[in-house]
Amino acid sequence: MIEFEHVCKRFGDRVVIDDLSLRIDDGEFFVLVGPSGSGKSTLLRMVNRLVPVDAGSVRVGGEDVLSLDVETLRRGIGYAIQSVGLFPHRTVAENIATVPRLLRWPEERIRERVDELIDLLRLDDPGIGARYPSTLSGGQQQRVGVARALAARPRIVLMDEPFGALDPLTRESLQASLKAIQRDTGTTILFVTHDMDEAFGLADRVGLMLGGRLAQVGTPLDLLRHPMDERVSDFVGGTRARLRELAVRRVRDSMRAGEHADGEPLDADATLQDALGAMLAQGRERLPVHEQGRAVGAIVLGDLVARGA
Ligand SMILES: Nc1ncnc2c1ncn2[C@@H]1O[C@H](COP(=O)(O)OP(=O)(O)OP(=O)(O)O)[C@@H](O)[C@H]1O
Repeated sequence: MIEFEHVCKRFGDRVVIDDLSLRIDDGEFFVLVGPSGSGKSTLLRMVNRLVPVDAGSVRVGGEDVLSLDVETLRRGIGYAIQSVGLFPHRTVAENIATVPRLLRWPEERIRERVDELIDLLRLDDPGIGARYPSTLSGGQQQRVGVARALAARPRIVLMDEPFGALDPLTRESLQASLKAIQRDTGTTILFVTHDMDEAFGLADRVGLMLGGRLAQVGTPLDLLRHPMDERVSDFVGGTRARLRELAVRRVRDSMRAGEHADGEPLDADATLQDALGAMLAQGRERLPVHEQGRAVGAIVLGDLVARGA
């Protein structure tokens, strides 16, 4: 659990975090989103004490971060950033092993963990562990950055625009890997981005930051359907909000259970955006829905349209 209680931060005369309180639950994927300069990175960096608070408190697992030894605190929290920060003179495997080594894990356990992460993050070029960061593509470097952040199985991971510099396809693939890992491990993730689609695709809850305050906190659907004010609805995309909603909602929740359809089946976990794409590609207005290989119903174009999507 991460708790911010009445935290404030100024740089010179400028108030960057303005009396902000927020609680992030264990196992939650929480995304801070907002325009450049709204204070997202500053808030995230208060958790591992890269930025000291001026007032208020930040607690991790119930303990005030100021009461903990700073090195111990940082070793216990994974941290990944856009510029990656891989050590250039260390191999991929050595980079990933950084924190387990600091924690003096036995060599055997470190090797197993490195192999597991190389697998999990689909760093599947043969022999990639022995290569140096400069020989990797940007996407591979980001994957190594994420692997390094997760290596010692921290309960909390902080991620600051970790996929910022990637092309859309690589980015989507990394988002999917991260989401799957987070679901499997129950890691608490605090993730910063200024990309609304990334935020909505990843988050259990989103916190929209404007001018050092949280303008609204809620699930992606809360923000899309019930924006608290005009600033929020402007930011979440006005008319594009309806399209975004398709990317957030799942086939499972809109299908007609038990009904039949012909065509390439869709997975019940696919998004409505995937469903729309598949309908257009196959030229069909209804498609079968499968769950674990079994037909469970049908999804119908008219239903998506009728919902105003
Ligand atoms: N060390 C610092 N000294 C002075 N001003 C700072 C410092 N760190 C951040 N700021 C200022 O605080 C404000 C908030 O910065 P912050 O990086 O938290 O915003 P952000 O929402 O993460 O933006 P971005 O998406 O551009 O990274 C900005 O105006 C920034 O210039």
